[in-house]
Amino acid sequence: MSMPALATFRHYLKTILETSGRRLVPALLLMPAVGVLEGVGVIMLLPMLALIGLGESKGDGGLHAAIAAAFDALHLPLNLETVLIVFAALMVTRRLLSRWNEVLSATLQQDLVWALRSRFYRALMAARWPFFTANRSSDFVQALTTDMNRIGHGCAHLLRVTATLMLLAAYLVPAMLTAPTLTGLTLAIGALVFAVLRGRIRRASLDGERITHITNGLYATVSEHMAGIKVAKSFGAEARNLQRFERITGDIRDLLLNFNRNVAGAQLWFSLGSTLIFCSFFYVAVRWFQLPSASLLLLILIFARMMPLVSALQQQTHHLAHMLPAFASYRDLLQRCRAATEIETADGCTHQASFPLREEVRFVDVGFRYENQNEGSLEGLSLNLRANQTTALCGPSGAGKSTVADLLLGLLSPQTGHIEVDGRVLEKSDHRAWRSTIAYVPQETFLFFETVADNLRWAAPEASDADLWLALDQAAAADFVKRLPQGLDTVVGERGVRLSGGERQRLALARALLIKPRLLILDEATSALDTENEERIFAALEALHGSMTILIIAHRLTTLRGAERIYVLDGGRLAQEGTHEALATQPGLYQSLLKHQDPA
Ligand SMILES: Nc1ncnc2c1ncn2[C@@H]1O[C@H](COP(=O)(O)OP(=O)(O)OP(=O)(O)O)[C@@H](O)[C@H]1O
Repeated sequence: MSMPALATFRHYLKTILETSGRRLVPALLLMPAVGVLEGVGVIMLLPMLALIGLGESKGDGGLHAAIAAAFDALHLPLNLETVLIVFAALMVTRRLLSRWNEVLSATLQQDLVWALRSRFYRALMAARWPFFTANRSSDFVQALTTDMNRIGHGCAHLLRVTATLMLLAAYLVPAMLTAPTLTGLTLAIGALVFAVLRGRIRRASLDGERITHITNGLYATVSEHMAGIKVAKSFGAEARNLQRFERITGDIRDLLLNFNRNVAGAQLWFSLGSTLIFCSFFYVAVRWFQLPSASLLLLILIFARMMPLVSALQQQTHHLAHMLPAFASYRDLLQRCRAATEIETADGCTHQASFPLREEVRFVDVGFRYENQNEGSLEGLSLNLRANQTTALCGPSGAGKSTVADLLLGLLSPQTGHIEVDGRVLEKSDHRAWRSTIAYVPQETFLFFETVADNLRWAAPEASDADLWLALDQAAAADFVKRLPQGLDTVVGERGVRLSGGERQRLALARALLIKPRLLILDEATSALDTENEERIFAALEALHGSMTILIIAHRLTTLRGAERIYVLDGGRLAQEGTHEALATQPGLYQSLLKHQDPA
């Protein structure tokens, strides 16, 4: 094993130790117990053979005498019936222990998978927003599904390797006692065969790495294709998508075939080697050592049992080597997730009381630049959101409006300047508590493949039906929900695909209003609505005026008329501020944006 693979293996063992708790001890104790029972069972064959007149007790390393003494000590007669009963009892106990061990192993495997999944999802939920924009979500899905299955199977293989080694040791004891030199010689040749096959095990590990990499691509491709299937159909790009998909799945097929070919090749070499070892062993035992027939029969039986075990050991080692890259990739992603942690725990946060937002939110000289940008998205921005008033933000595309929303949400932090809430500087440690007072409605709505009611209650699980209808009413959504075949119990489809764009937006707004936020941010949240419905929503928001602080980001400037204050951004800087009436009459960016929208 290479150094990095060895380090990964060490971490893997450590993780199993951490997640298995006290269950690992009985699992580890059961394995030698099974081995001992198996070994004693095999030794019992000696008196059986002797009792039917096959061979004599000489040349068996004193095993026969030891068995006779044991029977004597237990006051058992050494006859065929008793020997068979003892043999059967040993084998039944061995099977029962094996079964218990298998259940324990499966439990250890599932505990490991559960713990790793939960550990990873916890870290993911606690990660900062920029981490999600910098990574592919399909990589997370892969880590939680395919990789995790491989990691779980790896645990099963590891336990099987341990059990197989114990069984092999159990067989070796009687073999060593019967014919030490011969057994030692056979072992040495067996080790040589394993050494020859080492290269193949390394190749299995490399295949495992490539599989991890290519399956990443498969997940990313499928999720991109599914997200853009409508556009792909409109472009007639189905065939191109299919081509890309088949290229990746073809690579996966080739890699897996390669892996299986590798395992089968190793098996072939192994069986050739073992046949050769067996023939040489038999020849040497008969011609050189002249072993008595009972001992020879016993040894043949032992080796006949050991061969499939060694073969299984070789296969299990292959699978283990193939799994390790999945664990390495999982660990790497987990570490990156943890490095991006914004909070200690992703568990529920209900600190609304810490930020009642009584006076205002102030941006003071705020500057922000994304990692891969040359110029800042925002520079020296100062603005003021008065509590219980409506503030609007507008400006050309790329002016920095959504960046302001992300800063306000605490998803990003200012690199220069700061944000104050009621005079208190908003620190990174405050972000979660502060966010719990906010409802954010983006342009792209996000709905689950659930009913209307489930989608609404996702934000407020305790809400009654009356609360849901009130929020729907405020969001001008009650009429269309009433018309749905099952009303609140209608399933909206994946990402709300069974609703129109405007209906989705109104549902998203209703969900935001349901939590009665102190601050409501609407980022192009009504862009998919017709004028009539948009006006109905703004009329409904007007009704909330005085009880909620609202920030509206919109391109359609007519929707901003009701705002107490409008900030106009241009190139990340504040270009103008004022009311709609004042800005509309002043020469400047706002007036020109207005003219472009309403040339009449
Ligand atoms: N995650 C990101 N990484 C790098 N640059 C980004 C990122 N998000 C936005 N930007 C850049 O920051 C600038 C401001 O973007 P922002 O989305 O805030 O503009 P906007 O005014 O909301 O635009 P629009 O009206 O088109 O939505 C743009 O130049 C954009 O390319």
